Amino acid sequence: MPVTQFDIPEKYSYQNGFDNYLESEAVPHALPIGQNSPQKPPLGLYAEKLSGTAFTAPRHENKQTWLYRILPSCAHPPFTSCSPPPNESYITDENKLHYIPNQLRWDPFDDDSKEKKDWVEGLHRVAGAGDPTLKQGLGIYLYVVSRDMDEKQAFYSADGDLLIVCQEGSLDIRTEFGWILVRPMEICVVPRGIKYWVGLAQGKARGYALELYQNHFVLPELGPIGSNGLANARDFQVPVASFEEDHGSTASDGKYEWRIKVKFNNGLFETRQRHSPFDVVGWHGNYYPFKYDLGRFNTVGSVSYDHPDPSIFTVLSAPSERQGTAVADFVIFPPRWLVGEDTFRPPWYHRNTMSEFMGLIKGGYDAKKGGKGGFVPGGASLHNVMSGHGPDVESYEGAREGELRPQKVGEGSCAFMFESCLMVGVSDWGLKHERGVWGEKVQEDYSEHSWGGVKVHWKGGKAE
Ligand SMILES: O=C(O)Cc1cc(O)ccc1O
Ligand SMILES: [Fe+2]
Repeated sequence: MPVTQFDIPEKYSYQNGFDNYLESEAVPHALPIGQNSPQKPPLGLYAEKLSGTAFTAPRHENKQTWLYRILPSCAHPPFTSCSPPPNESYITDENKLHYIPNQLRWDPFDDDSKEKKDWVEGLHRVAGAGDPTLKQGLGIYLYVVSRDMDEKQAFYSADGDLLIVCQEGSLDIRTEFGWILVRPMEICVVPRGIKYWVGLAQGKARGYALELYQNHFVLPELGPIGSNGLANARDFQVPVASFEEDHGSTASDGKYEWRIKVKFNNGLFETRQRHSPFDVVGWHGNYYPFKYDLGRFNTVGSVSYDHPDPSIFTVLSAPSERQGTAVADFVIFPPRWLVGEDTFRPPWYHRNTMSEFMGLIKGGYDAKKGGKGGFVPGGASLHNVMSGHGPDVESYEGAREGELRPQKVGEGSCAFMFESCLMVGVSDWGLKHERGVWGEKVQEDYSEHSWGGVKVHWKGGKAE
């Protein structure tokens, strides 16, 4: 079911469509007509170009936006490194990733510390691959956020596009392009370089995020499915321009009041400036943040026999240079009818060349037990390149013996997967949380518990 669109404050207004060339004016005539950079842009604004691809990228991939703002982004003193950074996610040398073939599963990530964490502090890298300096790879994050970012603060990542999967609590996100509300069962993508502020729309918030160091998310090809299906383009929502006038504040200590934090090669830097970065009065282009309600996903599946590949559940895909091979696919497992005849209906046992990081937004997952020590909302699992996995013994035996009537699975549930062609390493924090305050979350007995007791059904070559 789609997340209801009623009763939301007017500041959250959206334009619809995926990858459209859009424009938005918070004040009429903020955008120049017929050109991008007139001698004097309208209304005394500065014209600033923000590119998301090389200038010369092919037309169908080219991404850029023209921003018309009160002051240009460059007006700030040099950045300085934040030391110590607010958490270990931002340390590059000390925070090496561990590449291990074990199946891993984590209990729900909770932060019981008394200290409240804002977005920048609450974002923890659990896994990753590649290198932002080479624009190759990805980072996988868990966040638990318990307070708004301070006023007059903004954050951006130079490392990549951030896909946010909201699991609990809603995020009130102010971007240079306008406001976005992201609620549980909704996702949001904030592309590389775009400045934003994150507040809490209610209580604390928890979720997952994937940072894409290369390329951008696209909708998957539909092939024989036809021209509609899966995530439909018109259901993606893009904010409308919204700005504030704040271009001259100085803090009492004589320093400029606005703090801009940047994640740059996984390090954290800060500068202070006198003007609000949220001063964009109008913009036009195809490089912008957007959101999507996972409840609008149009799920397809087998209506005859056998369990199809999970690629039919792909919401967004970030292709690599190799056709059909994604640096990151974002895949969901929504409620759906299973009707397969003579079919083992849950996922089959498998070993994949792709790595699979999974999380659970709500409910349960048909191949894994819930409850304590199981796969539960807010928890996660990682099945790395060629690491065998599949239904746990209980789910297997149940599905093997179950009556094959039409059955709705996943009612009230939504699991998801970040699938990547890259081998994924796990951070120290992800493995041990040594420096963290969240305690040990790795389930030591995951594999034994799930598959230690798989039964022999072989009857010495005799049919059952
Ligand atoms: O491992 C998993 O649970 C994810 C998954 C689901 C599925 O339906 C088929 C393959 C697959 O990797
Ligand atoms: Fe899998």
